[in-house]
Amino acid sequence: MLIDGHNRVVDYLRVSVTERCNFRCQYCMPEKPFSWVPKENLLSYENLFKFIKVSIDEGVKKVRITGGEPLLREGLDAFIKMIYDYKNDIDLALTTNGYLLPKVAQKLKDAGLKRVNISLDTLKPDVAQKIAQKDVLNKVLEGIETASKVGLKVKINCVPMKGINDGELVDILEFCKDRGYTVRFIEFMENHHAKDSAKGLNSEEIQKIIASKYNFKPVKRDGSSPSQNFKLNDGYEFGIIEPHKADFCSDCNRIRLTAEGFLIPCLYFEDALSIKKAVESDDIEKAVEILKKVLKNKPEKNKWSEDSDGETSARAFYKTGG
Ligand SMILES: Nc1nc2c(ncn2[C@@H]2O[C@H](COP(=O)(O)OP(=O)(O)OP(=O)(O)O)[C@@H](O)[C@H]2O)c(=O)[nH]1
Ligand SMILES: C[S@@+](CC[C@H](N)C(=O)[O-])C[C@H]1O[C@@H](n2cnc3c(N)ncnc32)[C@H](O)[C@@H]1O
Ligand code: SF4
Ligand code: SF4
Repeated sequence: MLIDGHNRVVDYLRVSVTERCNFRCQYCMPEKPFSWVPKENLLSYENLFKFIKVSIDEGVKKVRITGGEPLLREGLDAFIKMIYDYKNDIDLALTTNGYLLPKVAQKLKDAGLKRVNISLDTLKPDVAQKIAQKDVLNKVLEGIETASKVGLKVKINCVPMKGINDGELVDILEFCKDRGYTVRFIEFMENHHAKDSAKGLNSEEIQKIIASKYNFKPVKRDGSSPSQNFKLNDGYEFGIIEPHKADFCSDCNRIRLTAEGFLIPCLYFEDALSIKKAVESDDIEKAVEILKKVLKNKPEKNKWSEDSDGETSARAFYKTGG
């Protein structure tokens, strides 16, 4: 079992397979052009897998593939199959913007993927264009439908932004409710890479909007997910991810591995240690040593919280994988 320096059990590994992305979401990517890390700096799937195996052996029960946009990296289905074949009862999930899902959803399902969380911030094509800085909505909707059709369990992620999509939260909830997808509204996390004008809604503001049409009650939080869920009278559950809440991090069970091999203890902070050399030289003992060191130094909590004056993080979500 993996335990961090604050006595929290860590059993959830998020693996980013690329920082590259085909979208430029206002809340995630810088506006100005920038260069990507060269492909040769990335860990091969084989080397990422070596670390995933070690983590599973040490107690990880949930592996999520993310990015950048993970579907941009070729051979993802074979990578998923490696993980599935190693331990098929792992909660094996993917987070994606959905744009490329129509082409690959079936292959991913066949490889052993169980669930997919897809970002959908709006149901309006012009707003989607404004957020992602590309005409994306039809492909994303098609991706969501295909994923569901091939039998993947679908959750929708939506980042409510002031003056952008805050008028659509009930519509997005109903879109998901009608189709049996869980929607989670994510509080915008202030970071240096987002567009300066990006302003998010907090959990209370989101709840107030949903309460204009529905009654709901909080559900006891399931420790394996960062989401606080709420139940409508008809039983449908939606979630809010509330990183600004003072106790959000108290049951944090996650660590993150980037495509370049950095092991990141917390989404907020810049600290990281590289496991690249260790896995490339097959030094598994060293990889475990680095993993334990990162866990020992995992911060207690982020600094977005209410009690930290809502500070801004320098860590890029597209590099970390969210
Ligand atoms: N601050 C913070 N935000 C997180 C954390 N985990 C997830 N989030 C936020 O929630 C977003 C959506 O997460 P997903 O990639 O869908 O993964 P998940 O919420 O763990 O998924 P489930 O396993 O389905 O609950 C992330 O991109 C982050 O914005 C976390 O540990 N800390
Ligand atoms: C970094 S993306 C990577 C996976 C994929 N490209 C996608 O968009 O789903 C993962 C998640 O991070 C969320 N995200 C990105 N920047 C964020 C921010 N500043 N605050 C809150 N959530 C953010 C996105 O909405 C998305 O759900
Ligand atoms: S949120 Fe996802 S889709 Fe949007 S820019 Fe970031 S990595 Fe790309
Ligand atoms: S902000 Fe850091 S400590 Fe808090 S839940 Fe996220 S990764 Fe864990």
